[in-house]
Amino acid sequence: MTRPPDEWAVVSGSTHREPAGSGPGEGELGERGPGESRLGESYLGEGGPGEGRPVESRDAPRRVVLASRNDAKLVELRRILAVAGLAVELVALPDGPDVPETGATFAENALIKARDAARVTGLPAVADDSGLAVDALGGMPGVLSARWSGLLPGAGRAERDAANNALVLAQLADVPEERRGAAFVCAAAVVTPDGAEQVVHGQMCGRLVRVPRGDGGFGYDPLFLPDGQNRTSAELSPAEKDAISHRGRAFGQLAGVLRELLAI
Ligand SMILES: O=P(O)(O)OP(=O)(O)OP(=O)(O)OC[C@H]1O[C@@H](n2cnc3c(O)ncnc32)[C@H](O)[C@@H]1O
Ligand SMILES: [Mg+2]
Repeated sequence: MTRPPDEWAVVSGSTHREPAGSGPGEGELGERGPGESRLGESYLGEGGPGEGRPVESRDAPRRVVLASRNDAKLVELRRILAVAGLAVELVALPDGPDVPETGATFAENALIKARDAARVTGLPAVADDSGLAVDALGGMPGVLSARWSGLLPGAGRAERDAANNALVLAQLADVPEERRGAAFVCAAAVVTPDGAEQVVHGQMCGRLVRVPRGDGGFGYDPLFLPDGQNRTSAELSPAEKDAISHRGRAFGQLAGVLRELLAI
């Protein structure tokens, strides 16, 4: 069974505050400055993004930005937060340069994405970094999951997914059933404009099939047979996947974190 990465013991569940923009990786976060905040304008009071004060009605849903370019994640998180009954309006990341995912761990990458989005928008931000850890590949592709085949982000998402899947299947061609274990892993971060940060984790264990099946989900879903299932995660309904998935579990915890950090 794939073990959770070492980072979990250190970061999971930690909450710490630090001045916005002072975190690791700040130098790599693109060219936008605090003055370019857009989405947060109705959220902010007199100060800049670092001094955000809600000016909306207490009853209006609080706006939270999802720091992701993956539309499937936006749909998933909206669904999960709705099930959790959280009164937030989840908005997409505005157009702009992609922040490089240079972290060594899922948690670092999630924080890099969420910090950048909070700084740019002046809104509380959530982000996740997730991937597939394959036992027979020593836990890889891991944080390199999105670009495992070497196709660059310029390539279409479907093209990259297909190339990644083909490469993993080829790498595991001679690996017998009992050593085809894998896990989807997710670190999800919330960062507020005043610098509060928290990271939570989720994982889904299973094994890899030899022939892709199903057209739901995205990424490696057609290859992944979750433990206790006879359908791949691409053959599960969205609600079925949410109930057991790495992101469903992490984002389910994030609902509680948002409630606490945003006092909603
Ligand atoms: O960074 P953002 O913009 O959020 O979107 P992304 O798709 O690049 O997302 P990640 O950086 O978290 O990379 C995750 C990769 O791991 C794989 N992956 C993660 N979660 C998955 C899931 O639920 N099902 C299938 N593959 C998944 C898939 O290949 C993703 O491209
Ligand atoms: Mg990414």
